[in-house]
Amino acid sequence: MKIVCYECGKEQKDGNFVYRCSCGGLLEVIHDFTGLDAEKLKRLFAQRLSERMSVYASGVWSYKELIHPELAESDIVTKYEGNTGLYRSEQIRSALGIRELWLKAQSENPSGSFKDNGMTVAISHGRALGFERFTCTSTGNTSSSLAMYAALAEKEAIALVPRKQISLNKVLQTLAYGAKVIGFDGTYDDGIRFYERYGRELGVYICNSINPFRIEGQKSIVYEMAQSLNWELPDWIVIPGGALSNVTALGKGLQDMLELGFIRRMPKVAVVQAEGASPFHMMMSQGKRNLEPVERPSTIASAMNIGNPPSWSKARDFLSRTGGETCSVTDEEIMEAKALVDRSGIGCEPASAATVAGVWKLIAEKKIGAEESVACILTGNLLKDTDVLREYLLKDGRAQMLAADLTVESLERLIRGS
Ligand SMILES: Cc1ncc(COP(=O)(O)O)c(C=O)c1O
Ligand SMILES: N[C@@H](CCOP(=O)(O)O)C(=O)O
Repeated sequence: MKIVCYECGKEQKDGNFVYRCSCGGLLEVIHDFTGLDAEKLKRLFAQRLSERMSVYASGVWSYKELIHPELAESDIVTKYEGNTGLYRSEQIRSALGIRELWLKAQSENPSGSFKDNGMTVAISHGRALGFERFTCTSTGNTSSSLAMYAALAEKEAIALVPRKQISLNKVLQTLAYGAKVIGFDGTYDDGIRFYERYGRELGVYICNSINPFRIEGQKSIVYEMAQSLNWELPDWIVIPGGALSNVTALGKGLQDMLELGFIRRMPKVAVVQAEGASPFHMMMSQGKRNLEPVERPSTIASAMNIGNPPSWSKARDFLSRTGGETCSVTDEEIMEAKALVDRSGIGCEPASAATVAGVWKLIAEKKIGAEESVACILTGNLLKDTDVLREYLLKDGRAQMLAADLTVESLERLIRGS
């Protein structure tokens, strides 16, 4: 395993942990898979699913050989993350008018979002390097996940969070796990810029997605999806895009599986952004090579309220190589799709629902064919953002709590709607 610069290829030393190369590029973990036997690995992964209470029962660490083969088992900090449900919903499938639809519920992770797949690896790696203080800047999911794993590892957690446009639930979750939460005026982009500059000086281990071990962990989402589907992936995988860590990990995971012979063809990937925070979609749809940051991003899907996504060049290269697509959806479209996902019983937070809204749009634009199969990655739990639910469901009168005396007559009246 090597750590190299994604842009210039220069190798970095693991012990001297930095997040960007001297050329400014992000780093990447490179594995040497030679000598690995795909069939043996598949059998090992299947067997590990039944190993309760071992670190390999985790939906991330069951793929340890492909994620961090060198890490000592005793350094692993796990909450048996991953192993999330892959669902079909006839309601959503028929509403979208697509042949086959799968929904991968990363919302079922222990802290309620896909971040746990990456965070277990980042915290374990940082602990192995001897760090005591773990930090991130966050719109709330990264910080909740960080705080949970740091508490498990009995380490200190510090989270920098924008004072505005984030969900209170996520801040409370982060505080409840015992993290120090520091609010600042600005967005996630300002927080990342700050940490890239001063993180080293502060002596903290940064758990944002500029950390390549977060990306390694998040690859397991697509390994798991492929394993659940007997190593036959759908035609399309649709994913929301904010910092673009998840699409980067998805692309890397797919590439690993193709290289190892686990899968025979590369599915197409579509990234969906919110209209008010869509610099990546703007770049890709205009055929540009460089990202122009959005100065003041704004969307109801606060998890994607990012104007300058760090992983944009990795995401660009993957989508360009594999014929992927991007689109943007409005906040109204996101909330309409969210109602559909919530009522299907699966439920998700607004950023995740952008995938379903995106499938709608991409079918209408004839980029996804109605005869194709699609999997949407639902990244966060419905309860992550009850501010939005209160506004959208209760204030807008889309749903209401009824009141009645506990008598058969009054209940019958309400049940029958008269
Ligand atoms: C729930 C949720 N969905 C989607 C995203 C966007 O993912 P990424 O930043 O990896 O593009 C985030 C935040 O990163 C998130 O918390
Ligand atoms: N939605 C994210 C923002 C992206 O963070 P990163 O950890 O992937 O850099 C959050 O939850 O903070």
